[in-house]
Amino acid sequence: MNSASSKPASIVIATRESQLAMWQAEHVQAILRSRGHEVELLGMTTKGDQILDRALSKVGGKGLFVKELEVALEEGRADMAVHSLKDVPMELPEGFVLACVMTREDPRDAFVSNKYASLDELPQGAVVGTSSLRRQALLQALRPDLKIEPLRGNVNTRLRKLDEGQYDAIVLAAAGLMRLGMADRIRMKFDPAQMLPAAGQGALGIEVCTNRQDIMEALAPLADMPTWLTVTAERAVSRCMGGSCSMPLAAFGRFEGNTLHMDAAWGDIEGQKPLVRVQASATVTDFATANALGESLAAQLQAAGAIPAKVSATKQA
Ligand SMILES: NCc1[nH]cc(CCC(=O)O)c1CC(=O)O
Repeated sequence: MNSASSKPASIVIATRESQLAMWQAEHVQAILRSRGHEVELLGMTTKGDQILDRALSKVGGKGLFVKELEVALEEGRADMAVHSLKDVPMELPEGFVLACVMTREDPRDAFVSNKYASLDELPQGAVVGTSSLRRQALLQALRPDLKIEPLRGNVNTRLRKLDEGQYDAIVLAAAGLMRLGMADRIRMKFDPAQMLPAAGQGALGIEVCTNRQDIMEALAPLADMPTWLTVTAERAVSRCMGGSCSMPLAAFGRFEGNTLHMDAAWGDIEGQKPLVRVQASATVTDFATANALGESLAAQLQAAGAIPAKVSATKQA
């Protein structure tokens, strides 16, 4: 696409058009511009954005938010796609690679309510909005009395539905609210030990075609290695479990020196069985040791009764 220069002339970033996705793409654009690159955005609508009436867990399929962006990369209409890592499938299609993981924003889940300051203050039987099976399972473990109601849409839509009075409280990723300048809506952040975050929550990932060495070089300075290793371990748990938005699954790691401490939790989709929770720590210094730790957590989950989904045998292009 570009001339002999190793520095791409102008970089095009493919992004979803939700306010959060645009913020994230503009964030990457600003950093690349400050490094001397010319950068434009290509806004796109994905299948995940169009399905607003059903829980994603009922739609099925993986990568509902990324497929259209990958097509743009493949066709050369864009050079990179900026994603919330949480929404990126564990196995990318042939020909695509995660070229960069950036510094993580707060990975915790946030409690948002106009009436109550914390989960503990919610009265018996209060209505909490979330369509995430993970949040539902973890909330139900903390407070079996709560009535969990579906809540889809982008961050603004969810807040509007809360403000309209349909829910006593809702649970959202703190990262999304903070990026959109709405940190003041957060009444409390959950202790990760109680509301274990999703693999990759709060981190941005940048996807490119495997043959774009030039773009990978431009992105190298944006990478945050401790975050990248942490989310590699988290995503390994999810990959080994065949995780998707149809599985209540959480995986969260934090470094202490070179030691990565990991927690994972699994619930059955009907919410009948008690949650399975496991922990492990290991010295993690590269992708291999990060993957190995995540894989061992998935094995521990399964030994404790968690049931993996069928992992697709072949990678589809
Ligand atoms: N599934 C939608 C989604 N994807 C990423 C975020 C938040 C930002 C992040 O985790 O980086 C959200 C919204 C939410 O879960 O509240």
